[in-house]
Amino acid sequence: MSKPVVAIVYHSGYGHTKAVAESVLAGIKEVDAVEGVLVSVDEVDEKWDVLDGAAAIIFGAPIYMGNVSAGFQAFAEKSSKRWFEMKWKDKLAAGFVNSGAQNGDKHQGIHAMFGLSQQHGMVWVGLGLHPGNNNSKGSLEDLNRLGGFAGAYAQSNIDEGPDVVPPATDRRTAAHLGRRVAEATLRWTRGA
Ligand SMILES: Cc1cc2nc3c(=O)[nH]c(=O)nc-3n(C[C@H](O)[C@H](O)[C@H](O)COP(=O)(O)O)c2cc1C
Repeated sequence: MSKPVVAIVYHSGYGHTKAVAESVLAGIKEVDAVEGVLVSVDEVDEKWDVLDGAAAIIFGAPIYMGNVSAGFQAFAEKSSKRWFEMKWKDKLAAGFVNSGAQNGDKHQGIHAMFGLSQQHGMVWVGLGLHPGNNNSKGSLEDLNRLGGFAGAYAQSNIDEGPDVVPPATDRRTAAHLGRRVAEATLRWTRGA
């Protein structure tokens, strides 16, 4: 039997969010019984079948002007063709966002992804971690240092390239989300 697919569909203008997407994929790959697939919104017109066939879809976007980037939103609007047939109903969904500021209104972006998932009748999976770096013994190295609950947050200094930022701690948090969704997909598809 073929493995259930967890697809990541993301937009990235300058490569930082792509780096986060690759970390999410690495987390998915830690779960052998699931296949992870990366889909850039730039190639989505050739990849709708991958998304339609996936058991779970993880959305990813940079924050531009306080919300998901226009590139991601264009994908969201194109997905309305799926909505007419409720093709994505009961797939698992999750999200990650990346921005220049520590906060940067990341939650606005995650909330947009959550809303998209609910329009499609999908089942949202949150991050499932306590916040890091929220007490006197905390550190910037803590997993979930940015304290997201509804999804994985990453922060990339605006004067550094994707070879440097987001930092390793945010990439580990992103990998956690990928692994969590992969494990949830196994439970969801096997009914355990
Ligand atoms: C047009 C534009 C708008 C942006 N708006 C925000 C913002 O509202 N909040 C923020 O924290 N960062 C903002 N940024 C910074 C990006 O979120 C940040 O540079 C991010 O790492 C870009 O990811 P990418 O390389 O995947 O496109 C903006 C960047 C651009 C280009």
